Amino acid sequence: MNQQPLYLDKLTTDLLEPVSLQVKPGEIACLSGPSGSGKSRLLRAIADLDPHEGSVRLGDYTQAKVPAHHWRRMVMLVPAESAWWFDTVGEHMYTPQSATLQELGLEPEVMEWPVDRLSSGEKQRLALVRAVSCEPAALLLDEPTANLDPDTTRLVEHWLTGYIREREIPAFWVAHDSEQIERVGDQHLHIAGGRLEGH
Ligand SMILES: Nc1ncnc2c1ncn2[C@@H]1O[C@H](COP(=O)(O)OP(=O)(O)OP(=O)(O)O)[C@@H](O)[C@H]1O
Repeated sequence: MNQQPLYLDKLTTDLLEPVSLQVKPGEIACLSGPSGSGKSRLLRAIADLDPHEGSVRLGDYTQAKVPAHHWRRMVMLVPAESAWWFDTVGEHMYTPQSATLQELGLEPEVMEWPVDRLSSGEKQRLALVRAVSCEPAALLLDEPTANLDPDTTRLVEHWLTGYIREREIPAFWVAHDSEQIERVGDQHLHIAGGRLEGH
């Protein structure tokens, strides 16, 4: 399932002119642009959560031909604000993730914690842990370090870049910080005036 490129072919949302590009396995495409320019909605279209035109493919799989719930598990969106629906953290995980927790600076007991005690930074890291517990074949990361202090930001950057490159999965990473884009991005795409341009 891994090692497959993600292709956008004339993908069009109501905010963006058609976008055609490829993100290779193990590659991170950073996406920047002003607030409200449509970054999150582009990710939601790729995840088949928002209406769009054009096509999205992951290797030989075409979004339009894959049931939406399967597609969203393969092409996993991690939104900036994560939603939690069970009482405890551990109930949301598909596979045990103790090594990942440690690498992200979280103690194993966090699995027993009620969701409503989590800080925003804990929630953000645990949303990443939950996403990888599904073993996705592509990641769509919407400002994955927005709620984190500088040290934890570096920790998450290190872990995420390692995960994406080792597993050889394509990833989009929405970021506002040009230094972060420099550190983690293999390509940099910027939205301006309704167009997505390479930088
Ligand atoms: N379901 C929706 N229907 C119509 N418009 C929407 C919907 N969701 C968001 N919008 C609008 O679409 C525009 C783009 O939103 P989006 O969340 O993609 O911006 P963004 O580039 O990710 O911004 P930010 O950097 O602030 O997160 C905004 O003006 C927003 O109000």
